[in-house]
Amino acid sequence: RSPPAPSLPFPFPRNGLVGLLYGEFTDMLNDRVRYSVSLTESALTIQRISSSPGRTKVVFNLTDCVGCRAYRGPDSADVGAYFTAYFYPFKRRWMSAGVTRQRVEQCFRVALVQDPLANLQEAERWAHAIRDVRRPCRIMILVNPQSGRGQALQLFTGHIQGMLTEASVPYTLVITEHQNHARELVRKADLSQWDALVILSGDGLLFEVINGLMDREDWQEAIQIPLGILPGGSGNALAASVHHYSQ
Ligand SMILES: Nc1ncnc2c1ncn2[C@@H]1O[C@H](COP(=O)(O)OP(=O)(O)OP(=O)(O)O)[C@@H](O)[C@H]1O
Repeated sequence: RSPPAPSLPFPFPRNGLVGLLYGEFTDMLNDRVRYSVSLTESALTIQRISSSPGRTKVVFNLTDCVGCRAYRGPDSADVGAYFTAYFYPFKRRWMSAGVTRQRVEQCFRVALVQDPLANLQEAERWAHAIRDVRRPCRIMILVNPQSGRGQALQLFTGHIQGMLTEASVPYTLVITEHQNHARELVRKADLSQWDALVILSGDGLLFEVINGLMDREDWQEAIQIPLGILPGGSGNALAASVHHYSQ
C-alpha cells in the first residue's frame, strides 16, 4: 500500500480564500478510504478521494467547531496518529421541520511516515491550526445543585463537562452552596479572568448573577460580559425563550 501524500503548507489562494493547511489522510477505521483535507480561516473542507462519482465533498464552517485534539491510537504497534475535530452544525431533525445543532465528529488517521512521533507531531499541527482559528474562551460555570429536581450537577458531569473537554475550554466550576452565594461571588470577582459566565440552573441563579454584576462599581463594564444559560432548573423560562428566539 502506498503511503498517503505528505501534508503540505497551502499558502496559495483557492476559491478566493487563502488556505492554511492541506493534507491527505485516511479514514480512522478503513485505511483504503482516503480524504484530502484543507483548512482555511473559515472552513475545513473534506473531500473523499474516490474514482466513483457522487457527493464526496463536505465543508464544515469553523464557527461550528468547538475543538480538535491529536492523539496516538490504542494499539502500540500502530505507527499512525489521529486527530479529531468536533463540530455542532445546524441540521434538520428526523421528522421535524426545524433545525438544531447536532454533534458531528471528524476523525483522520495520519500515517505519513513510519515514525509514530513524526505522525503525532503532524496530527498535533493540524489540531493546533484548527483550534487556533477559534477565539479562545475561558468560562466560569455556576451550578446550583438544588435547582430543578436536584440534577444540575449530573447534567454538568453527564453532558457539559465532556463538551468543554472536547472544546479545550478552560473553565472554573462553582457549585453554589446557599442563596446569594453567586451574587456575592460575581460582585467581588476579577472578571478579567473570564470571557463568559455560564449559569447551569433555573432563572433564579441567573437573576442572582445579573444582580451581582449590577452591584459592582464597574457595573457598566461588568454587565457587558457574555452570559450563557443552560437549563437546569424546573421552569427554565428564560433558557427556553432565549433558545426559541435564537432559532
Ligand atoms: N446550594 C443552594 N442551596 C439552596 N438554594 C440555592 C443554592 N444555590 C442557589 N440557591 C438559590 O436557589 C434559588 C432557585 O434556583 P433556580 O432558579 O436556579 O432553580 P429553580 O427554582 O429550580 O428553577 P426555575 O427558576 O427554572 O423554576 C436561587 O434563587 C438561588 O438563590
